[in-house]
Amino acid sequence: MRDPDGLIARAGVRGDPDRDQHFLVDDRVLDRLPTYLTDCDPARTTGTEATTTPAETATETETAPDTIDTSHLLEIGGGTGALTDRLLELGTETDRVTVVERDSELASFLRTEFSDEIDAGRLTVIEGDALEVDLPEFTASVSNLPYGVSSEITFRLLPEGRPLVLMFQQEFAERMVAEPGTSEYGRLSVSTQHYADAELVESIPKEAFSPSPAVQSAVVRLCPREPDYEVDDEDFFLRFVKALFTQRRKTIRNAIRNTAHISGLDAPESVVDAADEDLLQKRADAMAPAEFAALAELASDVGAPADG
Ligand SMILES: C[S@@+](CC[C@H](N)C(=O)[O-])C[C@H]1O[C@@H](n2cnc3c(N)ncnc32)[C@H](O)[C@@H]1O
Repeated sequence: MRDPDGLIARAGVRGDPDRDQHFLVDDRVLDRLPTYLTDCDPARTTGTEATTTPAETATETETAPDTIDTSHLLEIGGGTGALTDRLLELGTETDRVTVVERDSELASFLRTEFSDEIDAGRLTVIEGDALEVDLPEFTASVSNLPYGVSSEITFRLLPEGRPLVLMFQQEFAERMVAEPGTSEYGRLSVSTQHYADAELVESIPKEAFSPSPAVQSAVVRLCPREPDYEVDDEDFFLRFVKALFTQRRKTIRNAIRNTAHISGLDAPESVVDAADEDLLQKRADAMAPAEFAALAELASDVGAPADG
């Protein structure tokens, strides 16, 4: 196993906080991160490209894998490679890792440091912005994300339906996993939990990083699954939730009326007329995801939402 301080020394860099560079230097944290993947239920994590036919579904329970598929791990923000090294160790000889790194100096170091693994076809280094490059078809991701774009990256990964273990700023992590009725609960909680069961598995002190970030960090495990409600138009559902949370102190009745410019509803008054009075008196932060979904379905039917 490569020593994280040794990697930083060989790379000859100091992490630049202005470029979201906080390298993990605590071996115990690095060792634990990949292990969090294993608690996702493999039978529920088939990914978006799964092509199960109805006939195959009948035998799904017999063929469901009993371990998480680590055959192609994705890491966003490779840095000096301390986590990359752990991910390579996790897999078998035939398993692969792809790492995306925007900083050209760091990408170049990764290509030199891991040249044996690259030659063996076990590691691919993609130099570029994780928000722009084409991502491979990965089976799971473990990443210590660049905090400045952690939200955008997460919502690029979540729709892929793969298990994710991701590091965030503590406060952001708490909002992702929050339950209705708490002050942390909001648009981020509903959008995250639309795609996955989200659990904050560990808080990480600043000292685990070099240089230390300004605030504490936290690891979130995201196990993909279908939500326990149905929405016909996912884009509208997410836009509607976003709109209603811009008025989280108002009743849902007023929030529907006041945010049509965000939700795209042509006829917000028709939605108010058709919705259940109990729901209309609630505030967004008391609404469970399934209640948002039911309201979004109703709004789709009677409120004439515009596309996009
Ligand atoms: C928090 S550091 C993690 C580094 C390493 N994985 C570790 O744990 O020590 C985030 C890394 O993401 C890189 N980065 C920042 N913005 C990025 C982006 N938009 N796309 C890809 N990588 C990015 C930074 O250069 C940095 O190496």
